[in-house]
Amino acid sequence: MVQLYRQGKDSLMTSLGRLRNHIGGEHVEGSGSLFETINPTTGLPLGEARSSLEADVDSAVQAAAAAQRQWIAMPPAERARVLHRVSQRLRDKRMELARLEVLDAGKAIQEVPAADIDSAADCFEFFAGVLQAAHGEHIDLGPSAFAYVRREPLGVVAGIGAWNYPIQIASWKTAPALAAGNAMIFKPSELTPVSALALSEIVAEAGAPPGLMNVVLGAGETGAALAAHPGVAKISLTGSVPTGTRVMAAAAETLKHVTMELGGKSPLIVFEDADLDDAVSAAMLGNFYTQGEICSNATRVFVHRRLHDAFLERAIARTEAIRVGDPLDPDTQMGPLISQAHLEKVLGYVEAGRAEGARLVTGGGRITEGPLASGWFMRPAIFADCTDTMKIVTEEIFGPVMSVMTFETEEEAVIRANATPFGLAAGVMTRDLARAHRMAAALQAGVVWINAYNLTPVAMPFGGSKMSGIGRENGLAALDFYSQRKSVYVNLGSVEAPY
Ligand SMILES: NC(=O)c1ccc[n+]([C@@H]2O[C@H](COP(=O)([O-])OP(=O)(O)OC[C@H]3O[C@@H](n4cnc5c(N)ncnc54)[C@H](O)[C@@H]3O)[C@@H](O)[C@H]2O)c1
Ligand SMILES: O=CCc1c[nH]cn1
Repeated sequence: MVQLYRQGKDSLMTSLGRLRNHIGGEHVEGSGSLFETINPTTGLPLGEARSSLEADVDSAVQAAAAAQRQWIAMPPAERARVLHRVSQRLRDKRMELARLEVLDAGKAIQEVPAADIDSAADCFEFFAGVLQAAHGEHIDLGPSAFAYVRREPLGVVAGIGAWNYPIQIASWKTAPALAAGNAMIFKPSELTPVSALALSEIVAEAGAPPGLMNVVLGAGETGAALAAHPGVAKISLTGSVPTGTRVMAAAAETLKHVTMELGGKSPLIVFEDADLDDAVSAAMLGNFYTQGEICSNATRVFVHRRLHDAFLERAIARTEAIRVGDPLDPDTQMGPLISQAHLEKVLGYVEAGRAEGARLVTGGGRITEGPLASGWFMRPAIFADCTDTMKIVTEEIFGPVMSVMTFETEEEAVIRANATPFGLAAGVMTRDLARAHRMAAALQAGVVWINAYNLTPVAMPFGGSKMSGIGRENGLAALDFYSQRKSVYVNLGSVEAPY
C-alpha cells in the first residue's frame, strides 16, 4: 500500500516499485516470473510484479471462500455499510487514485476523476443501496402449499479486467458481486495492475473480512488458472472477443456462470435533422475519449448525405484542436495509447484504411518529436469515404480512428448498422423522437444512446448482444448475474403418495 501511494507529481520520475498480490488481507508475491507495468507516457517501467500461477490462485480461492462465509453471516445492513464506506473512501482519495490511474493507463487527468473514480464510487454506492432490497419471492400454491425463492450468492467469483478502465472495471464487477453476498478474486490486466490493488486495500479498510476482495496479478495464464479453478463459481471477463471465447470454453469445463463484456464496432447514426454541433460532439466522444480505447465506441459514423460535408468539416476542425500531451497536465485532452504494441496495431489499421481507399482527412500519425516521442502518442484520425467492407469499418481498432460513411434512408441505416457480428452499443442523433425510438428498437445493441454517446450511469445496465457479450453489469440487472435462486416448496398438508 505504501508503495502505491509513493507517486510523485512528475510522471517522468515515478516508480511504484514491486507490486504484490493481495490475498486474504496479506501482500504476497506470486510464484511466477517477473513482469513490468509500463507508464505509457514515458515508456518507462512504473512497477513490477510476479505472475500468479495455479498455486497462487488456489490460495486466493481458499482465502475468498473463508471470507465469503464470514461476509454472508453479517447482517445485510452491516454489509451495506461496508460498501458505503468503500464508496466514501474512493471519493476521499479521488485525486490520488486518479493520478495512479493516469500513470498506469495514460488516461488524461481531465477525464479520470469523474469518468473513472466517481464511476467506481457511484457503483459501490448504488449496490450498497440495493443490497438490502434484493429480496426473494413468495409463490402462492393454493390453501395447502406455498413456495418461496431465496436469492443466494454464488460463492467465490472471479473478475478479469481489461486495461482501458482499470478501477472502473474492477468496481463494476466487485460492487455487485459483494452486494449479492459473494467474495471476489480480481485479476487486473497485466498492463494496468495498480488501481485494483488500491481498491482491494480500500475494501479491506472499509471493514470487509480479509480476503473478501483479493487481487492476483498476472497475464493470460493467471486468468486461465481462475477460469479453470473448480472453486470459482463465476467468471466475469472484460476483454476482447477471442479472449472471451477462450475463457467461456474453459469455464464450461466446470460449468461456471459467465459474464462476458467484450469488444464492439458500434454505429452512430446522424440523421439530417440532428443538431450539427451535438452530432460532432457525440462522434468525438464516441471515438476520441480515452484515446479511443473504449469498448462501446462509435467507430462507424453514418452521416446522412445532406449533412455529411458540414459534419466532416466541423469534425476535422475540432479534432485538429484536440490537445494531445502529458496526461497529468490538466490541459491535456488525449494521452498516449496503452502500449507500443497497441500503438503499432492502431497505426497498422490507419495504413490498412489508406490501402483500401479510405480518405484520411486528419491525423493518424505517431508523434515522433518533442517530449511525447518516448511515449505511445498519436494524432486522432478521421477517415472519410469509407465503405462497409473495409477492415477499418469491420474490425475493432480500439484507438482514436473514426470512420465516416454516408447514408440516405432510415431503413438503409438500420441494415448497415446491424451488419456486424458485434452488438455492444449504438447511437442515434435526431430531433425526431419517434424515429429515435424506432431506431432504438431496431438496432442490435445492448445499449443505445439517443442524442448522447458513451454515458454509463451505474443505475443503467451495461453490456452487449451478439459477439459483444453475455450478461449485464450495473443496474439491478447485475445482481441477477451474481446470484442464484433456490426454490423452497412448503407443504402445509399431509403427504399424498400413490403407494
Ligand atoms: N464490453 C465491455 O464492457 C468492455 C470494456 C472494456 C474493454 N472491452 C474490450 O476489451 C478489449 C481490450 O482489452 P484487452 O486488450 O485487455 O483484452 P484482452 O482480451 O487481451 O485481455 C483481457 C483480460 O483477459 C486476460 N486474459 C488473456 N488471455 C486469457 C485467458 N486465456 N484466460 C483468462 N484470461 C485471459 C488478460 O490478461 C486481461 O486481463 C477490447 O476488445 C475492448 O472492446 C470491453
Ligand atoms: O470500455 C467500456 C466500458 C465503458 C464505456 N464507457 C465507459 N466505460
